[in-house]
Amino acid sequence: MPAAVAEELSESSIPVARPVVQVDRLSKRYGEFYALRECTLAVQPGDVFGLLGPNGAGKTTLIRSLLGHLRPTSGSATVDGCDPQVDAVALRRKVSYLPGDARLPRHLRGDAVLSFFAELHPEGDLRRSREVAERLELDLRVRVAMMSTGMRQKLALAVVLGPMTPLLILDEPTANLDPTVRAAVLDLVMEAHAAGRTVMFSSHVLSEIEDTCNRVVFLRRGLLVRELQMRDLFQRHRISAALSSGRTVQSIEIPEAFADCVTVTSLRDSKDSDSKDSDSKGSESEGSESRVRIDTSGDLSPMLRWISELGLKEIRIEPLGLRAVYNDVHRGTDAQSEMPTR
Ligand SMILES: Nc1ncnc2c1ncn2[C@@H]1O[C@H](COP(=O)(O)OP(=O)(O)OP(=O)(O)O)[C@@H](O)[C@H]1O
Repeated sequence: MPAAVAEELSESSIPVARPVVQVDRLSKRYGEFYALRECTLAVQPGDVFGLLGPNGAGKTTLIRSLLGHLRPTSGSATVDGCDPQVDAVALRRKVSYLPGDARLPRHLRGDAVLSFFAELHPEGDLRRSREVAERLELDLRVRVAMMSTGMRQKLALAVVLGPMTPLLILDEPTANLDPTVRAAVLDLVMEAHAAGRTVMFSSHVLSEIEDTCNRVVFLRRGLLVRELQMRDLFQRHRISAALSSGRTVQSIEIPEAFADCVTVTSLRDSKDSDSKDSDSKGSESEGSESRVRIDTSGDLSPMLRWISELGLKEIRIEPLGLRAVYNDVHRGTDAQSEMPTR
């Protein structure tokens, strides 16, 4: 079939939604320093999209570039089809944004702050903002200057969660909140998702990202080093075990069928395996017990027979959560680390 016909067919028969956020090779440089380098990503309608990365990784730089608050050095970004550098006014109708360092007028009481921002935002909704404040158990009679850090964060959330914009961008929404309020904020995020809105948020709390996001990207030193669908993460497992006497890690053969989804690592000591792993098979030190770590991706069930025949004992199987991926990315040992984005 000629490519043009195939393209026309696919366009007419399978509706492809336009990404809400499209970022192409976006860079932001300060002098010689890249806060963001060649970042490419797409956020699809209805995504709850997580941004992860250590301090200074470039998360806020990315977010602020999407909002037109920063002018990128190169590359491009669109938000619901708008160029943030050109269509700043149109963009305000589409996005509600919680900055990481939200500044609120200190002389006003909570309720006056909500009224002020509800009037300011084209989609502002005072009733909804008050509802959010009530759910977060915030006393709106208190002046901002007299509020605790957590109270100010709740107020900022009530401001931002008022407008029913199609896109919600939250920079560390749960910072400074106690566990109960954190859970309430995540509920609000999931309600936004259920209402068909798209959410992008950054957090340092991995469990929050695991619980709410369907997709996550990892930034490190300005580079987007990893992109993950959460459903794939839930299909990743780590098996830690001791080898029966006479067995060695070198003797473990990975069957052809699992070659792309299994990695085997030799561990030197059973007690602190993660910090003492070696890079490859082998190198067990003399006198220590031979231990092995097997990381798998994809459905574990067809691999179980092979694993059962490896002569392993003291087997522990755990889901390979974001923590493990984060550690790998942070250490730069992740296979995809330091690769330019797509
Ligand atoms: N105006 C600026 N001039 C020079 N460097 C800057 C400027 N703004 C940010 N940076 C640098 O850019 C890098 C990325 O900063 P950014 O705020 O995007 O990180 P982040 O991932 O949001 O970090 P955090 O988790 O700490 O909030 C940091 O090294 C920061 O020091």
